[in-house]
Amino acid sequence: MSSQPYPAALHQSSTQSRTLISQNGQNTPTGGGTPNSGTGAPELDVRQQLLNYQKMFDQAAYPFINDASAYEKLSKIGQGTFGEVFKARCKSTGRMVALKKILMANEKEGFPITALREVKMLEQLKHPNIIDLIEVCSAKSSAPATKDRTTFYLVFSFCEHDLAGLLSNPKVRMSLLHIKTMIKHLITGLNKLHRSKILHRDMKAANVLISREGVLKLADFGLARPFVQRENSNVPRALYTNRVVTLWYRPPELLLGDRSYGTKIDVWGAGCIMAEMWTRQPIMQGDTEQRQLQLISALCGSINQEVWPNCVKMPLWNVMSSDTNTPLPQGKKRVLRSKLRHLMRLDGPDGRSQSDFKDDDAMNLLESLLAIDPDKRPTADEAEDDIWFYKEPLPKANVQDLMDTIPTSQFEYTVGKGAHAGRGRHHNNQPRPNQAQRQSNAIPAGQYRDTIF
Ligand SMILES: Nc1ncnc2c1ncn2[C@@H]1O[C@H](COP(=O)(O)OP(=O)(O)OP(=O)(O)O)[C@@H](O)[C@H]1O
Repeated sequence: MSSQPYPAALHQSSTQSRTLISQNGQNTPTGGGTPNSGTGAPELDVRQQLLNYQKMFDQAAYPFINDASAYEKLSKIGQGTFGEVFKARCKSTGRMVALKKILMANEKEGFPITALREVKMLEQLKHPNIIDLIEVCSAKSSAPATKDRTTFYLVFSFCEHDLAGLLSNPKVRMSLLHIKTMIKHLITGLNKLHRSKILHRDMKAANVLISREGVLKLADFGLARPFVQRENSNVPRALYTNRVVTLWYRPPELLLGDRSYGTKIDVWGAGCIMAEMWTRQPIMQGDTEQRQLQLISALCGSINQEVWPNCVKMPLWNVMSSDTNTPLPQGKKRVLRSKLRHLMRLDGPDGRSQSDFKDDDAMNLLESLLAIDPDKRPTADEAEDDIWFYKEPLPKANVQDLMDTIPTSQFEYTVGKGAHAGRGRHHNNQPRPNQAQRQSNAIPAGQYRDTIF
């Protein structure tokens, strides 16, 4: 974030920001009092009032926000759920940035609360393994239909690659050291997040970016939210929505309707990403919540009180365990280790593929991250200190040597098609095929199947 402060309006709720702007003596909505204000002023038609607010918002001056014209847009690199993302260059410094346009679906409400939340969290999260928010900037539209409308952009430092893209590119050959370094960065970034009392809630390979210098950055805080630590077990935790986390990376507690979840939901996601580093595609690709639970049971063993004593307390336990079509399978052994062991392929020191993966420490860490019982998963802090990271080869500060082997940016590579198309958040819980699947002749484009690896 730049040292320039944001205008006060951006630090307030939309209602507060309206008040602040009015107090400046500018942009006061015309037409009298608010509905039911009790001032005796004639009540405005609600629509008219919203239009007034819109006008006020559009006319507001944002003196501490840089104008987006400071950046030259180069290409569109992504279409996020909340708006487009462009690669751009800072005209004065030449620095490459990603401009994430804030979708103003509800412009009359002012700066969207979801974006405000993302900005506020990113302000706190200055860390080498977390995407760097440089500043927020604004632009006035010149298009006739939206003339003088204000558009806001989040300005991030630009990352050349995302992990999903790297993994789906067969030309990218990773050694154990590359993988260990990237997992270490991922867990270190997650630890910073959790120490800052923030849940990411959308851990997936597509939300993990890698800079040209080979440093991994946790990105996309669109679903992130602050959480309150439960100090005393008698005090109920706050309830959150469980409609979070892309289905393939969603842990059993969320699939079973938990609304008082904690940091362990992100730890499960880190486990899925860790396994994917070797399998090169998401390890459990269900198309419904029930199927996802079945795939988890098939790989990680049956979900029952023996492995997870509190599972029966989950809100959807009864519904899911007695579902007539797809009941939760019982009697399934945990085969994570044996299944993944021979699927994990690594480029050996001689450059040839080693099919049998023998790193028990890596397997032990993976096993713990993917524990069915969230209480048995390590915290990110514990995982960061795992013995695996203290054994040879020791993780490095970056994977610059790997980046140097990739001639073209993954973004440039996919430009025009919209980088990461199909790997974004799954709308309506419908997973889309990842790039590896789209490239496979076995699966027609636009289709997916339940898969377990
Ligand atoms: N700092 C960055 N550097 C390079 N590309 C980026 C950066 N930030 C975002 N992108 C690109 O823009 C895409 C969308 O960004 P982001 O994931 O933050 O938005 P979103 O609206 O939350 O998207 P989604 O719906 O995919 O979760 C990313 O998948 C990535 O391709």
